[in-house]
Parts: sequence; C-alpha cells; structure tokens
Amino acid sequence: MSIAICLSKVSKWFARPNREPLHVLSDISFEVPRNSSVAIVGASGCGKSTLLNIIAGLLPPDEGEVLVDGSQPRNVPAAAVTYMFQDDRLLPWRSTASNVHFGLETTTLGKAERQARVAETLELVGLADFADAYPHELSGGMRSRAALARSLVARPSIMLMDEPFSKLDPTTRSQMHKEVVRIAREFSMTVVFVTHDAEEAVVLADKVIVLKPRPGRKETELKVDMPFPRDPVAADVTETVRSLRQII
Ligand SMILES: Nc1ncnc2c1ncn2[C@@H]1O[C@H](COP(=O)(O)OP(=O)(O)OP(=O)(O)O)[C@@H](O)[C@H]1O
Repeated sequence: MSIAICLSKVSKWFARPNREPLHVLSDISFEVPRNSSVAIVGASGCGKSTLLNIIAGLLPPDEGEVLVDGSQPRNVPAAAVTYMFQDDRLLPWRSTASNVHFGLETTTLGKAERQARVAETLELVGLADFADAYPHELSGGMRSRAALARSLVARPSIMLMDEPFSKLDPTTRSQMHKEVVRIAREFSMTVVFVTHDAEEAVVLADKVIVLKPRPGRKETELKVDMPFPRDPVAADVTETVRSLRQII
C-alpha cells in the first residue's frame, strides 16, 4: 500500500497579542493511503481547517512533519494538489467554462488542449450545456459542480476539500457525494476532506480521523470498510453514522 500523505506528530500554535500562543493542534499523526479518502471530523474550532491548510502547505507546522507524495507540501507541483473551499469562489465576471479554465492557467498546456480539457471536465460534472452561463445564472448545486470542475481540470492526484458541500441542501449534497465518489475513482485520486457531518464522513471516507478540541488532537481513527457507492439510508451506513456521532 503506497502512502500519498503522511503526518507525523504535527503541532501548531497561533500567536496572540498580549497572551500566550493558542495551542491549536497537538501531536497529530496519520497516513492517507494513495487512492483512498480520509475525513477529518470534530467539533467546531478543534483545528480541522488548520490541519488541512498545513497539509496543503498554506501553513507550516510548528512541530512534526507532513509529507505529500514524499515531499514537503510547498514543494509539491501545484497541479498535483487541488483545494476546494467552503464557498465556491467562482469569478462572477467569467462564464462557467472560463471559471473552469482558470484551473489550467498555471499549466503549460497549449490553447487547444486547454479548451478540450475544459469541455471534457464540464461534461464530466454534467455542466456541458452551461459552459457559457455566468455564476449568477447557476443553481447552488451547479455552482458547486463548476467549482468541482475547476478543481479537477488540471487532473490533480490529490484533492483537499474543506466542507465544500456544507452550504448545499441535503438532496444536492447527496448528489455531489455521488459525483465525488465516481470521479475520485475514475481518476484514481486521493481525497482528504474536512466535515462536521458524520453522514458525509461515512458516505465518502475509507478512514475517519476524529479530532477533539483545545488543543486539537486525534481522539481516534475509524476505518469505514464498505463498498462504494454507499447509500446514506442503508442500514450499515446509518449504524456507522450513529456510532461516529457518539464519538464526535
Ligand atoms: N490565522 C489564525 N490566527 C489565529 N487563530 C486562528 C487562526 N486560524 C484559526 N485560528 C484559531 O484556531 C482554532 C482552530 O480553528 P480552525 O478553523 O482550524 O477550526 P475548525 O475545526 O476548522 O473550525 P470550524 O469547524 O468552526 O470551521 C480556533 O480557535 C481559531 O480561532
């Protein structure tokens, strides 16, 4: 089993004026096997986003080490890792296709290749008919699909997601879960995502890392050994969701 991401003994403090630094993360270690999906769950403020930002290389750990594809996160090629945020961050003055194209603008692909890649990716997320629409003309679910397409267009091997579907209604969120499972398998991607939703964790993840707050530390690691796609109302899923809720 090859390891895509490895965290060993990661700790983080944030400086505060006139107070001792805030200890946000303490001694966190876990591995993310390649082509697997790992959820980071825990109460609000326990450091989930901070941990994801450290994996993305947006923040350095103060202690411990993170390796992504065997390298320090900041040395990993930009196109290899994508980050989906809570809000879709679509540029309102750009069409859907142009927003998706944005995800290719740091790559060396030629113009024709880029256009083909954008079209293929819009097809993949079911937005081919809305290539020319502007963000304000899209529904919440469609905007989320457009953001997903922008994340996928450079064909990253690792996708980091910080509660990307939390603003969607339950039905649309469920549809996006199916899309992510399908696309992650189709492109052999490794996915790490933050959520406070136990159902989302159980439906999408092979492994769930449960954090406890102040300072954020790993309470437990739960393996979810069920075939994909997972039906959120199936008995084994709801049972696992129930037991996870008791731990969070
Ligand atoms: N840049 C920063 N400077 C100072 N403190 C910060 C910074 N970013 C986060 N914090 C603090 O670190 C703690 C963890 O924040 P973080 O956003 O990682 O938690 P979270 O588990 O993702 O929360 P939520 O579920 O509410 O999004 C919080 O107490 C927060 O106030």
